[in-house]
Amino acid sequence: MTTLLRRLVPHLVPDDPHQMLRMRRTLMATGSGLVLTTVVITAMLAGMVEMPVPNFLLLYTLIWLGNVSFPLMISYDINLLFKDPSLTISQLIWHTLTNTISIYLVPELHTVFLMHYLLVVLFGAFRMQRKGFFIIGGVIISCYAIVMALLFWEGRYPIQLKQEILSAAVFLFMLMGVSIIGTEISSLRWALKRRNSELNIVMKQAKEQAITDDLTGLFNRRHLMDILRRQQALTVRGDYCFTLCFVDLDHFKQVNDNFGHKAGDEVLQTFSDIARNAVREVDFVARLGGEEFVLVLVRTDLNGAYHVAERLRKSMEKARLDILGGHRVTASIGIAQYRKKETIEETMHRADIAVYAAKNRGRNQIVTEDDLSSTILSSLHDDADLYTTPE
Ligand SMILES: Nc1nc2c(ncn2[C@@H]2O[C@H](COP(=O)(O)OP(=O)(O)OP(=O)(O)O)[C@@H](O)[C@H]2O)c(=O)[nH]1
Repeated sequence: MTTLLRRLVPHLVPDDPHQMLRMRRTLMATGSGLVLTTVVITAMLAGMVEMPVPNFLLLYTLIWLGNVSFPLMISYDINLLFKDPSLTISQLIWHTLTNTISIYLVPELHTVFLMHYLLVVLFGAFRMQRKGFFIIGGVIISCYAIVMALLFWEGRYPIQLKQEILSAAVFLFMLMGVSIIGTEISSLRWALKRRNSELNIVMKQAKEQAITDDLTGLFNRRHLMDILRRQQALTVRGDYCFTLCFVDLDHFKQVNDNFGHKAGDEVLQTFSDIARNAVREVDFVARLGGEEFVLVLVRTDLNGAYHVAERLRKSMEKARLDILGGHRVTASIGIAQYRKKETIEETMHRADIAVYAAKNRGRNQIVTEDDLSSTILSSLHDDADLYTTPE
């Protein structure tokens, strides 16, 4: 139906799926209004309507101005200004009134129009709750009673009381039945909607948990590898670069030994906050495990990365940690830039060697891959005790 609508009235079809749904329902109601009008016009042509033609035309022009105002309001998003953007109650009352007018114009067909009232109520199942069904049921019964009283008063329709009471009772019974079914459908819809939003929240949480480290909230190792693969693809495709900063906190074992594991955890969290603040929004910070972290700096070369790393190193050096009685924890950092055609593991390995060198040179410092002489590189290359831990 959506595709058909897009083809027939493209400017009327909203892009937002919620608005599209409201539009579809409203057009269904407008369609049933069209059937009603056709019945009344046919009756008019058959000489069953006593109203003069100009009055009839004026009346139906007004009715159709009302009928088309609902889809137009949705099309121009005016419905969003209301508490119920589906305009359910107002549409139901409007269609109840037009149906009542039809009874007034063609009383001989009032049983047909009574059925149409039921359709109106069923339309409410899309949105209404129990209270809404009471309201609309009350409006329908009042409208029907008023129009029948009016017809009786004007003597335009020979009302046979017993027959009318019986058919009104049957109608009331059917109205109650339809309202109950409508309420059931409606509550099922609400329950489904609630379930869906709960499910969405849980799925979002699960997704987040799968990519983040519990203690620090940084990305975990698995997600880091996904990030790096995406960065690699971007670099291979064109004018793009990225650089890795491997960070290892210095003498972290002593923190745990002297102040306890809980204090160690707090230091890791403090470092994570500092690292998050040291990088731009487009960059990534991940925890490899233990006290090892990785910064992925996008569109950044070795020089740029050095500045970020220095900012991070200084911030950590300055941070006085209350939990350690004001003691400081410093960081050693190794930097390597991704080179086209190499594997991610090769870049990580060079960054790893650079951290190792930073540790060897006395800690609390930064070593880039350019600082490493080829001899150091080759001698360290085979060293088994490197900082990356296998997955
Ligand atoms: N509190 C805490 N400690 C951790 C966690 N993960 C790893 N560690 C500890 O981190 C310490 C790492 O120690 P080492 O690898 O010897 O390194 P270091 O003491 O930092 O020494 P250098 O790296 O050489 O400066 C170990 O004591 C681990 O138990 C964690 O999640 N929380």
